Amino acid sequence: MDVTELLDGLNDKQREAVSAPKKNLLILAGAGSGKTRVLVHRIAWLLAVERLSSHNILAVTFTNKAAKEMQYRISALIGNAEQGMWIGTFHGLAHRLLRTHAIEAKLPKTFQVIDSDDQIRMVKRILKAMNIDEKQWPAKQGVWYINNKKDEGLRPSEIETYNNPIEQQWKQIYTAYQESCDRAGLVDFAELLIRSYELWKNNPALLRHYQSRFNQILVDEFQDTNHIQYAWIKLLATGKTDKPDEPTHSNVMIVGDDDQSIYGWRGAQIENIRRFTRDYFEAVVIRLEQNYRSTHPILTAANTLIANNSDRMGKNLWTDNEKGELISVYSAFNELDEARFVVEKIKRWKESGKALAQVAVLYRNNSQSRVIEEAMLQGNVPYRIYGGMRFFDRQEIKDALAYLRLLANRDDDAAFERVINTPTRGMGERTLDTLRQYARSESKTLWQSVLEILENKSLSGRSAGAMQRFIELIEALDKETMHLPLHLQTEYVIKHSGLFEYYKQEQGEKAQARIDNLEELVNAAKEYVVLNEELEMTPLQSFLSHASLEAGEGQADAHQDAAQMMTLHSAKGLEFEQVFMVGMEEGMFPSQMSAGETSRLEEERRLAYVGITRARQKLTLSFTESRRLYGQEVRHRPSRFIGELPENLLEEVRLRGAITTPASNSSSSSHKIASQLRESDYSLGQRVKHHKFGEGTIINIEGEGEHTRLQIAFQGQGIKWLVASYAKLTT
Ligand SMILES: Nc1ncnc2c1ncn2[C@@H]1O[C@H](COP(=O)(O)OP(=O)(O)OP(=O)(O)O)[C@@H](O)[C@H]1O
Ligand SMILES: [Mg+2]
Repeated sequence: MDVTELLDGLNDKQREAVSAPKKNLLILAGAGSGKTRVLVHRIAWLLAVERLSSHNILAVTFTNKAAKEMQYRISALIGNAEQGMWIGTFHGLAHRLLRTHAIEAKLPKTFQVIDSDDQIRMVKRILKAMNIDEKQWPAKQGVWYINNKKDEGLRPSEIETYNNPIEQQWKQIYTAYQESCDRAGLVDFAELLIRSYELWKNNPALLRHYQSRFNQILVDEFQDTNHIQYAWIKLLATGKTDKPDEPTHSNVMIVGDDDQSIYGWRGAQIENIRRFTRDYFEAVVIRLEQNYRSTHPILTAANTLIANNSDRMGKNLWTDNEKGELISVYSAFNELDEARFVVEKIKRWKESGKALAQVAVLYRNNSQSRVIEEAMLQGNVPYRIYGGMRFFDRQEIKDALAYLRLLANRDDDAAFERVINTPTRGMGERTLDTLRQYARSESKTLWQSVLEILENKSLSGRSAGAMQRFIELIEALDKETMHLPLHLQTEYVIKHSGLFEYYKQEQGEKAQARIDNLEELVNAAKEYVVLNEELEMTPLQSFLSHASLEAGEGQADAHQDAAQMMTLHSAKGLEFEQVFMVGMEEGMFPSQMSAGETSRLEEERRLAYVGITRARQKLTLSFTESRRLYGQEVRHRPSRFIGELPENLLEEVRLRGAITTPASNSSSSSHKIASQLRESDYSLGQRVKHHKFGEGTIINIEGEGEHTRLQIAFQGQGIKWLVASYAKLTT
């Protein structure tokens, strides 16, 4: 193969890194400077020039998708040489190791990997067996505790409880959980890593085998490794846990960017980058400074923003891509307006002949996707949610909808199955089986069967009691909410079914995301406008069919060109021609939870840095003046992160006619962008007519010009807030 190709398309520093002699290397560089590219070329170099076999290489990527991408890129460079190479995520590689050496790892050959839902069920069973009150010791918190300890590389026997009774109790639960997993041959995600680490540690011969095999270890996105991942690499590379004072057989190349560390909340340690130069023999640091991804305005914005963080390792980043459009800022009056704006822009992009796949909409929380998804559907823009599920497919949403479905139709067996034990109400599998059998043999629905079984008194007292309570719960939910408007009904059901509490017990960001989603469902119900009135459905029935249709369709199929939607976290490492960052508001981003805590705020800022640096050509930021949160309108200020960007790089944009006002001309700050005022065409008490809602009277006016929203009392249709510029009102 032609080696020059390998080095073509690399700058001096990149070339230095790719062709460095075999030693420990740290490539420390900002976003878009070609770190991942260097890693790929380095592997190709090792194979082609150093004549290593692909068996000698272990490469760690952050996602499975990134691993595939890397394989593809290496093949493109030097043909199919990647066969036999170990390339994947930490979890994927650890899994492979355990499969290969199950016996040595003291696992049955047939061990099963379990996810967090399975973990919760396991812990619940254990709590019950140990007679521990789940109210006081929520299963989800237990799972969180266990995973945390495993991520720190700690087994129960290594946990120091300092006689703290709470810690002692959790430790006991961890012990029992682990025993139970071991008995059943179950391995959770965190276990994969700690177990394979122990496998090496306890089997020196095996470790030596892998050490002589993996001559070169390469890790991308090193800033987001946690304790056990760091230890895992270290043990493999050096065979030691302390600092080696001599060269080791294996060499490690890590690439990373301390400014892009965004998983601190999950135990990742930025310090791992600093530790690397201390812990590895004669580690050499190479810095890359030229950015090849973004235009000058985008890069300058990113650099300026991140300069607000303290204690950075310090990097320069420049581009010779001097030209470039300004960063657009759109001040929406609410989240619907924002979604419509984004979709409108994406349509124009498509109309100009560009690929939708090159557009990404990034948001802080998964729950923000719903409004944008609906606008995409309405605008006929195919979209794909990357690394996550569509709103109506999410577990907690399906749970809540299942309750609503039971209210609408008691005979909905699928809904019944979904919620009969969610949240858990002591209904045993045996009882449920009896119920299912009865239903089958009598050709009845589950609901009917319960009623009959209760009537026959053919169940044991405890199971019968649990069934009875479930029936009563559903009847009560129905009775209490029958006359409520849809969104209040939804809210009531979420709260009083126990779902809200159930998900609230879970710890950390995932729990928060579920709670946010449930609250977002209330918003969805509130905004829902009943269509197809002629079908004579109740609003609930109509809403439910809307939800299920939307869950089934909408998202583009695998090969269709589609706009990308994802959280800022999932966008790491990726790049797009055009990027929209939505919901740039205080309390959304930076999130409420990070307020007042410097380290968390700085992590949020790094997340903003990651978001901004995904864009190649065009970046658009948007914020809403008011957003419906938890069913209520909440007024929001623009994110401080917008305020931290250089004003001369921002331009305010409007949707209609795309009039642009460079912010630099009017010397307006982001706050002024939010309150650009114009006069209103409407007055209080004015009579207006809407094509759908008919005649009404304006009872409230907010905002000005483009942003004017009107509260109108429609005859027989209730009171609604409408966007003046979209409402197509006639007078
Ligand atoms: N020397 C170069 N010449 C031309 N393009 C380059 C060069 N180096 C990198 N690129 C391009 O720049 C973009 C960013 O590269 P890459 O994704 O490797 O950066 P990165 O440092 O890994 O970014 P991130 O920190 O976001 O993961 C890619 O499109 C890549 O192909
Ligand atoms: Mg990268």
